Amino acid sequence: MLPADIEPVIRDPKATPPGHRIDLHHSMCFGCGSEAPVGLRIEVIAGEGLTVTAAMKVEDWMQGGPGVIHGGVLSAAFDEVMGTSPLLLRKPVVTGHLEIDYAKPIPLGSTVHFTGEILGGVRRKVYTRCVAHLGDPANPVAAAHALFIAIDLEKHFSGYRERAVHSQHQNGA
Ligand SMILES: CCCCCCCC/C=C\CCCCCCCC(=O)SCCNC(=O)CCNC(=O)[C@H](O)C(C)(C)COP(=O)(O)OP(=O)(O)OC[C@H]1O[C@@H](n2cnc3c(N)ncnc32)[C@H](O)[C@@H]1OP(=O)(O)O
Repeated sequence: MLPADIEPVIRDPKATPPGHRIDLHHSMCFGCGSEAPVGLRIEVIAGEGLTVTAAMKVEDWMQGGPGVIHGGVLSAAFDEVMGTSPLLLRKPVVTGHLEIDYAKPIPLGSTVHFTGEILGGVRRKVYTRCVAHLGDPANPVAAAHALFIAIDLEKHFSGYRERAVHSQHQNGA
């Protein structure tokens, strides 16, 4: 999936420092919003270099097959974790392409730990990958690759904002 012309990218000096939560992009976001009526509420933590981490408790409402997480919920979690990582470059992005390898069933009640990494970029394209495990990094349960495209926030969402759902503490994007 990685193109031959992929180039290294550099963490922005003003990016969230390692160990700190990368700011919510939107309090009503399904993936990270603290005020979304239904959502994953994922907190993405900046790591060293071009890495991020996150954890998600698998709740009963996330069930797909009996006793296990729905694949689409896991996919949304990967999207959120990897999609937040380009903020280390201080680039807002949207997802262009996302692919998941589901290696093992993930039981309800478990906690999924994600480690994401920016692999490089070409023009507006940012390539990322992410691995998920349930507590033992040597025993991954899923992995993902995704391509994100940097956008001009104002332009990208113009024409949609009128329909946006707001909370009392709306904070932007
Ligand atoms: C969910 C809310 C997100 C809010 C984001 C706010 C910012 C906050 C910051 C950070 C948040 C972090 C958290 C987010 C996590 C979740 C992210 C999501 O789930 S986003 C929703 C799903 N994705 C879409 O709705 C995109 C829909 N698609 C589009 O709008 C356009 O297709 C877009 C912007 C992706 C590209 O369109 P063009 O017209 O601007 O640019 P062109 O020229 O087509 O593409 C640019 C380059 O990308 C390649 N490209 C585009 N799509 C590709 C694809 N699917 N596969 C491969 N390459 C692709 C093209 O070939 C081109 O490459 P070459 O530079 O010429 O080499």
